[in-house]
Amino acid sequence: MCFLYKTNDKLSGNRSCVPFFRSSPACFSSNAEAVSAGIKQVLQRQQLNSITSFLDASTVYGHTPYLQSALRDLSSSTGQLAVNSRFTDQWGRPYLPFVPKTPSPCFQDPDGGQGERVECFLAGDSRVNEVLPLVTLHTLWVREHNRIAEVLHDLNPHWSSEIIYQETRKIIGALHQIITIRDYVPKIIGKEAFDRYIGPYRGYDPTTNPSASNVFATAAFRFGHATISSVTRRLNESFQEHEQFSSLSLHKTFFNPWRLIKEGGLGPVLRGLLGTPATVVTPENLLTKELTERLVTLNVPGDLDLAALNLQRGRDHGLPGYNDWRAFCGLARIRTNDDFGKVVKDESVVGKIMDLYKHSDNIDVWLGGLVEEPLPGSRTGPLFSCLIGKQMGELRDGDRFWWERRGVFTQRQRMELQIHSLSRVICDNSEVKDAPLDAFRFGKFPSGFRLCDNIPSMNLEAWREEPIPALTSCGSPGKIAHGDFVFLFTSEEVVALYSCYHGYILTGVAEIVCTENGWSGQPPGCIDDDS
Ligand code: HEM
Repeated sequence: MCFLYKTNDKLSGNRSCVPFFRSSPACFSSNAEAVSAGIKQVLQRQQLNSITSFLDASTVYGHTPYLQSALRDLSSSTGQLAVNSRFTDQWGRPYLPFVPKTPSPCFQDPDGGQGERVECFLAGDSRVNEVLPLVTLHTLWVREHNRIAEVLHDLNPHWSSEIIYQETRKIIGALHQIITIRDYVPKIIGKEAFDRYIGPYRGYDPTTNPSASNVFATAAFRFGHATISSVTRRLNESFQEHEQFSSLSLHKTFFNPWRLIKEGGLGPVLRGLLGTPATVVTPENLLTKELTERLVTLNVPGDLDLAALNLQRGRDHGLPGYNDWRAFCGLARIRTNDDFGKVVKDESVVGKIMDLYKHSDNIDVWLGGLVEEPLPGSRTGPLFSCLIGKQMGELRDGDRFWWERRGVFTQRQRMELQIHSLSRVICDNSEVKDAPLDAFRFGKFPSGFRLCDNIPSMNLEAWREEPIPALTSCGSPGKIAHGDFVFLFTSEEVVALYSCYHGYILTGVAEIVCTENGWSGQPPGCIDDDS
């Protein structure tokens, strides 16, 4: 489908309109009344969450069994994630693996010869290649997984590869939760909104719906598009412009994974992120032209306009307007220019929007929310603070595996996890030697930075497991091809529970028990699903 909009911009490729793919509707969308009345037909077009909404690091591990397997190094005995088999950085640190289907659509180095292709990277989230800083962060987390997995293996030599993978994944998931809720969200919505909508953790609430709401994904959290700088800075060890790899206009970093491999690795980009203050946003100047005139996605040829996509997506999803969402959050409806002027501190923008939409009820929620004056100490106005705050609270309270929930980690492990930070992850997995204590708070180099040696780190000793006495007599259960085991403990016995990797079926008995005479049976086998 193509949508038309009035524009002063020249559309690339002599196009008269911008292509737009509608979001898939959910089957049997209907409202609650219709369901209780037994009416099954589609009464309202609704969308599904197509990937998990939980803050569970599925961006690292994938959200399907197939992708999860593809991202693992299944031959590793230490629970490692797969890494690139062709390239490492100059210190031998790994990069993400390439996508299996090649040649892939990512852009290539114009000066590179044939045979030097750098394909799109494969990660737990399909958007990984969109911009260079995103590829950089994905790479960091795969390295962090592999680093932690090695330490856990050393601490617990009796653990199978599967146990190490799952335990490490649990730690990485917890770090994503901590970094998001403790370090990022309060700076986005401000302390007051954080206390009001999120507050201290009170335990798992099974009545909370933890899916991502339509308005959050389609409007409120897209506030982030106004935080993107037109330039991706690349800095040297003194946090000055890099002599060899200069800063890049944003559009030059879209789907260009080769730049990471051939242009200095993670360091210059990470230093650019740490050493540059966030973009100033004003109602007059919301999104950089790099996003409204030069945006590239792989499924549509030509340049796109992210602001237009966001507005059209809101209409595609049938989102109620700005005023309805203000009412939802208990905020006054906007009726006049004066009302609007109380929340948007730019008269000319107020006038333009009111002229364009003719009636305040027509204002698109993404635009209305974005132009509101930010609350003190935040990056969002009252409406987006409310919508983001409520959503983040629900993601936390409706998560059975939230890191703070009793029984998920031991108390000592929880204490250790809290010591860790994004800055520590950067220090442990890249050549960056200095970082601010809080990676989300801008500090000028060198005064606002610390040497990595002085940035606290969690102690993984908290994950050391005392040797299991029963296992001394039984020894380790046998390894199997295409599968692995985990231990189950009851008060009386130790059980090795086997399972097969995705695409394989188990033959034989899944559980063997450690008895006085050794393991109760032979481990099972795993045969190819297709055979
Ligand atoms: C250079 C950086 C970025 C680029 C190029 C980018 C690009 C895009 C594109 C092309 C879409 C799909 C638009 C559509 O067809 O509806 C999208 C969706 C979205 N973006 Fe961004 N984005 C960037 C950064 C961010 C940031 C920093 C945030 C939030 C902090 C964010 C939040 C979102 C959200 C919530 C969606 C909707 C996801 C969904 O429901 O599927 N984006 N972005």
